[in-house]
Amino acid sequence: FSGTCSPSAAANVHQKDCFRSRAASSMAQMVKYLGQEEAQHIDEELFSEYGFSVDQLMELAGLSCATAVTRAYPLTSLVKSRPSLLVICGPGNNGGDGLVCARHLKLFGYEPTILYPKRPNKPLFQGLTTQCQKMEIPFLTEMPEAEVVDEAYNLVVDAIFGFSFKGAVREPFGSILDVLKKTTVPVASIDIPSGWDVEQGSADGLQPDMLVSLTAPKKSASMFRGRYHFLGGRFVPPGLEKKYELNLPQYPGTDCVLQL
Ligand SMILES: NC(=O)C1=CN([C@@H]2O[C@H](COP(=O)(O)OP(=O)(O)OC[C@H]3O[C@@H](n4cnc5c(N)ncnc54)[C@H](OP(=O)(O)O)[C@@H]3O)[C@@H](O)[C@H]2O)[C@@H](O)CC1
Ligand SMILES: [K+]
Repeated sequence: FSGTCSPSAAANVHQKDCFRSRAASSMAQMVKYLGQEEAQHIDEELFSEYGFSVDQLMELAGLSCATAVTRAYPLTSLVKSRPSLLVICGPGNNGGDGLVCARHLKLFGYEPTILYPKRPNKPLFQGLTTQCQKMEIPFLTEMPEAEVVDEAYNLVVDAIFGFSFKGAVREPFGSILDVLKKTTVPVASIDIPSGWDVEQGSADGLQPDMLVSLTAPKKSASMFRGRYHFLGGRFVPPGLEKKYELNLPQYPGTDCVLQL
């Protein structure tokens, strides 16, 4: 990969992004890092008080994640001959974001493959799965070995757990995360690096190369050591931002992501 800030192809565009991200970094210091309960309250309020539906926000969240992938890992930077990606989806809304993200990545010219081992019996997730199948995105039936992942894919998108994760990881996700910790291919985590405590992080857990924080970073994001931290989910109404004192930085122009 050529990093976003390296003097590589398309250097002008990337350099502009770099300066912008430095400016954003100083602004980002003021962004509020949310605790688990606070993140859940904001989520509930978006639906109950502000009248959003889950699929609306999931679409915007997943689109943000796909856009962030294109910024950090543009098609021209991929080292394998095919622009292959593995998207691993968990049993909750984080997994739904992953399905949306995969669909947009396919539209952006990548070749995603999905692993979705625990599928909720709800129309929302069934619809998102059908949409991916109709887009000819292949679904795996089991997690490949670490060497196979490294061989076959340029990037793994981690959409296993988000801000509702709690306690010790249950199967089949424990084994999947064990494989992911052995891979060398970069991992891009949606909202939380999966398996991390939402507030405390995890010293011996997954170490993703990219994190896309949705709405606002969660407290564990201060432990993120990867190269790319993006803010996404540009859907927060000003009244809600004010109430929770989120201090969100201004997204550039019409962009749906901002590099922190
Ligand atoms: N406002 C926003 O920013 C928006 C956020 N959005 C997204 O939603 C995400 C939050 O989604 P969420 O609340 O559905 O929960 P999530 O984290 O996916 O996981 C819950 C699932 O995991 C399971 N599970 C839990 N612990 C476990 C364990 N130890 N081991 C194994 N399993 C465990 C749990 O199972 P259960 O406990 O119910 O059996 C349940 O099935 C958020 O991070 C963001 O990505 C957008 O879509 C829309 C707007
Ligand atoms: K995740």
